[in-house]
Amino acid sequence: MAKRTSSSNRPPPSRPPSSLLPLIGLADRSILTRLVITGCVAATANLISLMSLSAELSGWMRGEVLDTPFLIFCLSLLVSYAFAKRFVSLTLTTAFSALAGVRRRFLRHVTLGGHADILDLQAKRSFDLGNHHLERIAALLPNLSIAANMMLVAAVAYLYLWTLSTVGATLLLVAALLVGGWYVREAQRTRSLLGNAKESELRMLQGFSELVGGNAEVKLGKARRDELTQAVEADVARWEELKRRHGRNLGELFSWIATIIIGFSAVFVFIFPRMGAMSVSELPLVTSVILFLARPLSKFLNAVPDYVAAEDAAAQLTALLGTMPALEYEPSRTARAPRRFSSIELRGVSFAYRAGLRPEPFVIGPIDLSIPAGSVVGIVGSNGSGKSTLLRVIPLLFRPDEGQVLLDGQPVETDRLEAYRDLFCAVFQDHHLFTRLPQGPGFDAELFREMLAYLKIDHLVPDTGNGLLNRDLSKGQRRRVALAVAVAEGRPVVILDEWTSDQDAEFRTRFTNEIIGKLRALGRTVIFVSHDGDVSSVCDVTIRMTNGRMTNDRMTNTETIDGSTDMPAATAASRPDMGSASDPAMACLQETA
Ligand SMILES: Nc1ncnc2c1ncn2[C@@H]1O[C@H](COP(=O)(O)OP(=O)(O)OP(=O)(O)O)[C@@H](O)[C@H]1O
Repeated sequence: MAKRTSSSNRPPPSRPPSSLLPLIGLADRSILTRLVITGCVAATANLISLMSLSAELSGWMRGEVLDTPFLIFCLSLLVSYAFAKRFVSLTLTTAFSALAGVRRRFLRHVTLGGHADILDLQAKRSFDLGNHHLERIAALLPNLSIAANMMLVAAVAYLYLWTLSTVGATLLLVAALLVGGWYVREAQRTRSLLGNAKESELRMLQGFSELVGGNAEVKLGKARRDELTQAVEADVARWEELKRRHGRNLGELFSWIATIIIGFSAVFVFIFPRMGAMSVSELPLVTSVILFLARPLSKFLNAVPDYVAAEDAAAQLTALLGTMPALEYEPSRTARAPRRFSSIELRGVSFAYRAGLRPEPFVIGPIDLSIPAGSVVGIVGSNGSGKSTLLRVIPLLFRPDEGQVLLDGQPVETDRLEAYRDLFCAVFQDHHLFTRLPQGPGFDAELFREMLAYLKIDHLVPDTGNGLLNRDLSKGQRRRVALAVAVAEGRPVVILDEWTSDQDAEFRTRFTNEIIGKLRALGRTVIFVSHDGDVSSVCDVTIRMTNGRMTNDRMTNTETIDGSTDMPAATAASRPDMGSASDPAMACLQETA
């Protein structure tokens, strides 16, 4: 049986120089190609307009009047305008295509990642965080795409400057690297303030959710209220301070930009001619190129803090993607759940959680169990004995570390996993009631309404005509609706985990006296966990779990639920008087709608 794998076990990857650029690699290839071509055309047009400008200037300096450069200048300016516009919009399209790629990855991991890993990961929080980082990058993109265009213009102007004054261009490069390095470091330092503010913000949000989630307890207990309130207040103050320092640093950085650019021009005009690094005749040309460079350079420098912020968000996003659960299988378009089966069998199955905060991980098994189609299997045992865990192992939501699960005698390997799981529907303890009813043909709307009436909840769940479900219900009522949905989905095996735990006395009694019989009559195999007294009278197989082990195979009507019989793990057998799905009558019963 496949071992649980999780990318969280892998060693952390070494941090690449940029996290943003590899993300861009997720963008649609054709958009990327168009972006590169558009960028090249815009850059060439920019270069031509700059060269024609310089040619005209040189002409004037020589006392000549040249007509052609102006025409070329106008044309190239027009082309560069059109392509720069396109370049900016394509940069945005590329970036959003990449972000959509990340979202699709998240979707694949949440639907195809291992269930146990998703629970470990507290996936909802991870996906919320992922979306938060995506939104941060998306908000910075317009500024960054304009800066990318400006970088293109600056690169072209710089190349041209190189042809005019190699020494000047080299010195400019050295100065730009030094000042740029300092500037990026400062921007990163400013940025780290934001990172720390984010940490405070997340803690603060956690505090708020504790205050809301435990509102009743907090209102009743002053000590706990004070403790939580003080913690949130401390984080609010820290967040405020860090944001203030970030704003101040950002102001300082921006004021440096203007100074740096003017400083560059001054070096060319005041210093280079004196050093003999440039002739006076070259000065007007070089100065004109520097002035041409000034705007894109200032735009670019302005965007550096945004770039650093986007890099940070991309790094966190990449780290998050690295912790996503490994995909269990590739979904099949053709695989269909078997419409009938004879038996499900667990052979020597064991499963271990990760230890987490426990000194030792909790293990269930080894378990040998046979579940004939159409049978009713009851699982009993004390709190924490592994009943709910077993309920998730049987449908292979938790994949065993050892042993095998067999369907009709055949081991369920990864290629049949999707179809096998489709045999089951479940109302777990922490079940989720979806906002909409299933819309596919497999859902029997008539049976759904019939079940609602049978469970005396139909008056609260009106047929809205658009599949929307009223979920403003009590816990017990929600469980009844969840059971009606599960039954109407028509899957052959129904799993119920302490379904009666929130039910009133009437429904607790009806569960064992009637509801299980009704499910059996509908041809369903029922596997349920219960704490409700002796359930063996309605079960073909009753399993007792004790500290992760199956301790006896069948309870008699005289045994009590909390009896301490501690027999070795055994193979549970179906009741001999009970028909098995291997006989034709039973198999017919198993056929699902
Ligand atoms: N996500 C998890 N990670 C690690 N250990 C877990 C996890 N969930 C449950 N456990 C551990 O597994 C053991 C069995 O839990 P399980 O929910 O299967 O018990 P149970 O028999 O259904 O209990 P109850 O009757 O209280 O519902 C518990 O001791 C618990 O500490």
